[in-house]
Amino acid sequence: MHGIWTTDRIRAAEDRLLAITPDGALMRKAAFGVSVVAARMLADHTGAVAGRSVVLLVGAGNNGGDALWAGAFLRKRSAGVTAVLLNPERAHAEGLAALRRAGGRVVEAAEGPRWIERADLVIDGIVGLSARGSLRPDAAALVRRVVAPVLAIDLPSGVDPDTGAVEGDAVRASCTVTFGARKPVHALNPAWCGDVELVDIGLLPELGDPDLVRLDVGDVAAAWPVPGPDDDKYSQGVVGIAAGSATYPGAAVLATGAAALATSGMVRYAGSAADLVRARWPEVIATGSVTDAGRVQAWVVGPGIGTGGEGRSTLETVLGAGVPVCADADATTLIARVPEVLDARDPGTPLVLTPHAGEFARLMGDKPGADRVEAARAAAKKYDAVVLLKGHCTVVAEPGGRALVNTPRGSWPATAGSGDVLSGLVGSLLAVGLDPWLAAGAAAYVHSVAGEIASRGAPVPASALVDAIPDALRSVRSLAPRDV
Ligand SMILES: NC(=O)C1=CN([C@@H]2O[C@H](COP(=O)(O)OP(=O)(O)OC[C@H]3O[C@@H](n4cnc5c(N)ncnc54)[C@H](O)[C@@H]3O)[C@@H](O)[C@H]2O)[C@@H](O)CC1
Ligand SMILES: Nc1ncnc2c1ncn2[C@@H]1O[C@H](COP(=O)(O)OP(=O)(O)O)[C@@H](O)[C@H]1O
Ligand SMILES: [K+]
Repeated sequence: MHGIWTTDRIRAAEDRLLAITPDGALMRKAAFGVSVVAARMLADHTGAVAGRSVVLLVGAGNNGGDALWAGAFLRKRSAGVTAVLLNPERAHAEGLAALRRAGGRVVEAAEGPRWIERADLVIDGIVGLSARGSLRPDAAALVRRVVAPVLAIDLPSGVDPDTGAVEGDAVRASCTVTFGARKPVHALNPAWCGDVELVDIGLLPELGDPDLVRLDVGDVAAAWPVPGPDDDKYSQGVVGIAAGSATYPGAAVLATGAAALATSGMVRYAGSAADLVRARWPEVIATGSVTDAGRVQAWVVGPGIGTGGEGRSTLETVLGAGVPVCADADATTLIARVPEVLDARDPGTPLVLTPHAGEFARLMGDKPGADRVEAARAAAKKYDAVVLLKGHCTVVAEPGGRALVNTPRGSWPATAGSGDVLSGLVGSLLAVGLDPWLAAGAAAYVHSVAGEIASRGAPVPASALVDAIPDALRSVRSLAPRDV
């Protein structure tokens, strides 16, 4: 698991570390890391470092100090370096002196555009951890002139460090170099950060438990069930899928297919699309209704069931079955509109809710807003459930506050029916008895790997995502650090 810490926590840890470190040492270490990545980017994009033109956008704080020191290190590799000072009186004094000693050029903002436009690489040292709000107009005007790749220091300026939200002008980086530990912005807004590189400045021992985590491939591989010699079709958990209706039979086929491919246990289907499901997935035991579906160890309920009386009674039956439930799509809408359906929930029954932003607004009375992690936590608390908030970055939170984020690999899964596939994956993992929070996180991970494999750079329908599940699992298992 990769830990992620909020800026308050990072700042407190940095203060402790600063107290036991010689003056300026941390910044030079951080800036040296920036210069190494900058040199690599220059070499990759232009074939050389010496003689290439680097522009530093330098703000008033230590982020600007990092940029100035990184510029000084790049001068030692014979790059041409120009610092554009947004606030000359408050520019980091030692950094400025170091850059000048190394032969760097220093200009004020008014002179900036002509250097920025001709740069081979722009380094964003406008603002870092202390960023508040989007870029101010003077900084935004300079950033608009950039054509070269941008290397952001700590985070792309103008993007909120703790939520990743972009609410106005901001830097869009090809690469971000951060220090000590990842901050929420790096997991929640990969599109604006670009590739994220972590430079170790010895902060880890000063940090306690992370505020947020990202599962890595090893976590997912270790969590995913693998049958052993003593297993049979029942021992790995039977998942029931209550999905589909006359209007939306496809949702049933997608969710059931995902479940059939996720684990090697058994899948039952209950609903009006039984014939269609059987035709596509002959191994699934399909019946017309949840009341005569037989025993399962977890239910998925909701995709395409509709929000009428029949859907409601299906949901209530499933919630009263005493096994973990993944409530998706129409089930989330029903829960929002008719909260009494939750009275049918057996006390202690684990519940996973998987809303997209619109369903979330129904459940909570408002859209998730800029802070999606807090939004998911609030919903988890309100419904005493694990909440998987879908979107480009999926957030999974549980009532106690534990939260993870799944950073996607591209946006191709933003296609109709893709959520039905995810619900089938979640259900299979609930049926094997996995911790619901981990089940939701691992399912989101494999869902995005399947999206990447299925699309290979082109749009694909959700059924192709289902077909890619075996390759996604093979890939996860082969990339895991040890054979799990
Ligand atoms: N504390 C340390 O020892 C270390 C700090 N480091 C760097 O220090 C940074 C934090 O430095 P600071 O706390 O001095 O603050 P910043 O450099 O993040 O910000 C300083 C100033 O930027 C301005 N600002 C705020 N929001 C803005 C916006 N939206 N648009 C334009 N300007 C804005 C404000 O005037 C603020 O005072 C980190 O991000 C990191 O880059 C690194 O050198 C590692 C070591
Ligand atoms: N921009 C995006 N990038 C990556 N994944 C996305 C994006 N938008 C949506 N997704 C994922 O695609 C799925 C869409 O689910 P959902 O909105 O329920 O669609 P549907 O109801 O059509 O099945 C979710 O897993 C979500 O996280
Ligand atoms: K920055």
